[in-house]
Amino acid sequence: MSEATHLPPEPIPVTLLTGFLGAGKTTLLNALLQQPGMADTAVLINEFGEIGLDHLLVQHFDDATVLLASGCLCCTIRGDLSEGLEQLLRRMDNGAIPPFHRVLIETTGLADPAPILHVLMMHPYLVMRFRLDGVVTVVDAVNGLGTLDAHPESVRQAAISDRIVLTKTDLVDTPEREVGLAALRRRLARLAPGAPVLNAAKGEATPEALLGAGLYNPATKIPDVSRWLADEAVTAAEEASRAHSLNGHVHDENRHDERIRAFTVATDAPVSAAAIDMFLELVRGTHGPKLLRLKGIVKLAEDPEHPLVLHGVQHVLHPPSQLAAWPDDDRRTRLVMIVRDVEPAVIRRLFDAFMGLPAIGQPDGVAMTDNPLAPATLRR
Ligand SMILES: Nc1nc2c(ncn2[C@@H]2O[C@H](COP(=O)(O)OP(=O)(O)OP(=O)(O)O)[C@@H](O)[C@H]2O)c(=O)[nH]1
Repeated sequence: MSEATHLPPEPIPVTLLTGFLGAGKTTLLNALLQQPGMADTAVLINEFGEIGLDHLLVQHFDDATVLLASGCLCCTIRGDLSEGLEQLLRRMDNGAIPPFHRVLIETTGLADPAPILHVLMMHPYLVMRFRLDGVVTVVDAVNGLGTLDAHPESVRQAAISDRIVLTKTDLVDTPEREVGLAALRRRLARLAPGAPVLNAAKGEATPEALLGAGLYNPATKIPDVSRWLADEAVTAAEEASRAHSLNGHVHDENRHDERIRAFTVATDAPVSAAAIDMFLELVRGTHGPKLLRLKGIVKLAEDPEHPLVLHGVQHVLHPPSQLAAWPDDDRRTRLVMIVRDVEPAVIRRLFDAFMGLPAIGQPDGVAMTDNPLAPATLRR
């Protein structure tokens, strides 16, 4: 055997793609994976929700894609992430997938990146096979400033970044939004002074600009980042000792905001475009900024073979797109919603009413929309 075969393999660079709910992470991931030179990339997607949809919306979904479908915002990520990375290595080492030379990890929009970085920088075995190359944080030009004010996770996501990708600048079309964007840029410059801000709409978010940031170095970030990572080491050690004594997973009650809930509504029956439209308008009108994220796939009564994909991000409802075919065997309409301070049962009842699903004591959708006494927003 030659001497070279005894050398340990070069650690594989890992880029963390983070950013708040709906900022545009999956869109960026899809765009990156289509670039030449990105074919040998393995992907890990961390989804939150009872029924994930992201894996259906990622175009490059194959055996080199691992879904970390945790039912929890971020506290299970540590175990799931190391298992996901080990699974990829096993698949590669036993020839089930071709060798990959890069890993992209898409976090959930609510992820605190510190535990993820902790795994990538401190795991006793994984650090020999993987190296953290950098953190790319996606920031939405319309919602970004309000999100930084309201959600501490998004502050951490920005502060920890090596590169920032600014999305949705094409939607900055009013003087108010322009002022907001200028303030957002100033805020990002303070939070992540070393991170270049790349404009996705101008085609600046290329693999060359985003990947290969070099070894992750918390010392180049604002002082808070080193503290968060240090806190994380303590939490990890505590969790490990509790898990040992409990012989299993430990749910960290303190890590995420209990006011935030994710849930799914689903129906087998085809849904008319008008019903889905009115349901969305009503949910948006009633719950406004409390509706942090909505993602959906809809079986349209008018065109059931071509599912409609819906994206809502806070008060912005993006134009829906239609898929050429159903991405898998599940052909139900499914809406995943992430809300803050809203009782999911309230939205579930509304959905059932609009979709004509029977529920005791609930008016049905037709009765509500046809009724001249119903509120104007509900009437046809
Ligand atoms: N106009 C515009 N829309 C964008 C841009 N980037 C993303 N979007 C839209 O924003 C919506 C959300 O994008 P996603 O890529 O799903 O966002 P995400 O960050 O992966 O969402 P989560 O996984 O739920 O956190 C979709 O409708 C995208 O088409 C952009 O630069 N301009």
